[in-house]
Amino acid sequence: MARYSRTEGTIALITLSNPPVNALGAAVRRTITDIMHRALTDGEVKAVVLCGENGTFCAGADIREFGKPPSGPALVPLIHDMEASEKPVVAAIEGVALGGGLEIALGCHYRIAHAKARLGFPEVMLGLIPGAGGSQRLPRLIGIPAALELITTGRLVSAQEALKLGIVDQVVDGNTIETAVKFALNVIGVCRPLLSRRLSERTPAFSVDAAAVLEEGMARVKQRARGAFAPVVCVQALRAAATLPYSRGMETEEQLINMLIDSSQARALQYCFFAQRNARKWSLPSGARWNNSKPRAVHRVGVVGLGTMGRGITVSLVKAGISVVAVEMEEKQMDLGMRAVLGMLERDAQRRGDTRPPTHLLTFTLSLQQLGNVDLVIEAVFEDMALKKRLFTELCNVCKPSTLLCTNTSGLDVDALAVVTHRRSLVVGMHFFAPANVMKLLEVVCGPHSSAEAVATAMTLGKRLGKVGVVVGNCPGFVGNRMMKLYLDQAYFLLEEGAAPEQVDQVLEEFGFTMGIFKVSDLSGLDVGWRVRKASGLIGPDVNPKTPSRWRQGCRYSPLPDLLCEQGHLGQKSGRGWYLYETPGGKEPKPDPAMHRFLQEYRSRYGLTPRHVHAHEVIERCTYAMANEGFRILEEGIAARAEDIDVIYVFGYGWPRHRGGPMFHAAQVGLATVLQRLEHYHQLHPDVPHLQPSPLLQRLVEAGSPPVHHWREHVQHLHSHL
Ligand SMILES: CCC/C=C/C(=O)SCCNC(=O)CCNC(=O)[C@H](O)C(C)(C)COP(=O)([O-])OP(=O)([O-])OC[C@H]1O[C@@H](n2cnc3c(N)ncnc32)[C@H](O)[C@@H]1OP(=O)([O-])[O-]
Repeated sequence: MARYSRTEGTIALITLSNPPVNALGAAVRRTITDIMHRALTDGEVKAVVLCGENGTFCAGADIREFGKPPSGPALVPLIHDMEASEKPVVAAIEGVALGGGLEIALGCHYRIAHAKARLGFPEVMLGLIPGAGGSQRLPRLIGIPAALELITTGRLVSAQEALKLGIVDQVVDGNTIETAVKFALNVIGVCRPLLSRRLSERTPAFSVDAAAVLEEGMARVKQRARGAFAPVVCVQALRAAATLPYSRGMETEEQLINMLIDSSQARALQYCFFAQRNARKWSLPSGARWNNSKPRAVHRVGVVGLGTMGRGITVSLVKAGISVVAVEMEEKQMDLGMRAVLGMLERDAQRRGDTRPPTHLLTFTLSLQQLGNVDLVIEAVFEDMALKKRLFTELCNVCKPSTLLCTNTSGLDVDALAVVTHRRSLVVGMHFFAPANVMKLLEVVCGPHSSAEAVATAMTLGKRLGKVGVVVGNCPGFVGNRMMKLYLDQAYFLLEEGAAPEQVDQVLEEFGFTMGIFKVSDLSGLDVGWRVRKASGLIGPDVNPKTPSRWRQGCRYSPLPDLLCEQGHLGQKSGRGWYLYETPGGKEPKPDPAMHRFLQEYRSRYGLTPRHVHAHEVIERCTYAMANEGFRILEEGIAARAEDIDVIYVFGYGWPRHRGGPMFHAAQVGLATVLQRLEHYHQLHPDVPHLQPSPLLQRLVEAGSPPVHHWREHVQHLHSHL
């Protein structure tokens, strides 16, 4: 928990010891409080050095304790006693000093950091503010503007930046603890007065325009927060630091953290923290798991197809230091792709202040033959099964037998590709999200033949690229796009019933989505879904001409997006989609009066009487339809955990993190309510079978709505993919 030792005769060395990250659980707080008291009252001790075991100072409060009844001593009195002490206390920071860990360090009189250390207040990402004096001490140390930026974004800073900002006093390359001990001996020797080192006693040296900075900060934060409270409350805490004496500021900080600590948003954000980490812990029906399967080494990757996805994937790989052989079939396309990739790498290097992008890792070629020596191929050609099958057959002949063959399909059958190869076990899906060099999500799609080694390799590669990988089973659309389809269907139906695209989008954005569904659709291009619908026989020559336009495959269907595509309204790229843009390629969506007329005509053509659609109906129909499908996905074993579905939505689909994800949201609303509302909507729309509550949801409600982590126990596995 924490160890006490003496060094150099007069220095007490207190070492936090709670692997893996020295989180400040109740037992740790109790131990440090006791041993700090011992050090501060021992007459032979002249100074204290505080450090962490195994190269990590401290990652802050133990997040697993949030939401449980409080136990153990609080941090605030410990930090206060340490700071008030007449003996110098020096923090030796290695690894990370985060949250409560940084608050402890700010209570020390001096801070020495290792060059590789990172410091910050990530509390806002957990729905909190720095609640152990951090919101009051940091601005007294580095001023309001810098503290505002760090606390409201949760951004971590390097030791070098921390030195520039004045958060640490010294940065060392060598042994941080030895340096801190020498430093402590020195400060005892010269008897430097500690008063000026006590941040709580500092008169805030705030600039006269602190009020303006705070006001501007509040406006910025509100705009970005998308309904999240914590960033706004962070600004309120900083305002207290700027305007109140320290003790009153601490009272405000306490009131504010108490308001947040049990909030539903904090619960959702903390759930996301663990869900993201648990997603790494995949397992397969064979018993293979993340911790018993060895990934292959990947040094050289082939990327086939240099369209939007292929370009982003190539950039991601090169930035991770991996050699890429990028193949395109046509010279013109290759030229365009090459220029786009080089441009992206150039801009990225400039942003990082690096003059030389790692272009030496890139080879562009028109020949698949050059893939003979790669360890893994990522196919990123058009979503055309016949084309992909031809390519996979050819890749089998060209690549060495051990090369993994991955497809970046967004929903096609991975197994159908595996069977055309002689290496089914080495085929997996790697579904990146556009733009692939920016978006964090990676669905690793595991077919029935995919080996544990292939899954482990794809997941490890994803991690190297900085992605959040989630292993999912093989079905049309996998997890993300399968649920997205139902979300889109509901949005189209809402238009048919009387809503306008901008109204639906506004409600979704107020809920917290990064972008409304119709803006997303315009951004990605309406033709993407059009192609998928054609390929799946929903439209085109295979449809019986007697089938009504608003009826397909036994259920209600909305031809609205097809009609737009037929008119060439493909979204941003054509200057018109659900919205109007100034020019083709324009980015600023404007409500389109022609769209309103089009919808009116459409409704009267099909005898639909428009009605006012309430905001709550938009949210309920869109999010409950998604969650309902999520329950089916769980039941079929396409996702191993509800958490995995939520991670997919938060990292790949702009779902507001402070609402946890569609499955967590359903749990927060109450499963019984979700069930009852789905029954209600299904009664109103019996032609939409997906609104019929799924059997798993019904069983969970019958079982008393257990917490998310227990849902799996209620899944009746007939044939799990995972
Ligand atoms: C009122 C009081 C005021 C104080 C408030 C606070 O301090 S709020 C807190 C403010 N602090 C933060 O928000 C910091 C949150 N932590 C991080 O940002 C990162 O974990 C990291 C940068 C410390 C290490 O990154 P990395 O990629 O090297 O490793 P990794 O991320 O995979 O983690 C390894 C394992 O440690 C686990 N675990 C980690 N931290 C905590 C924790 N605090 N608690 C519990 N557990 C924690 C993590 O779940 C994982 O467990 P698993 O899956 O192996 O069973």
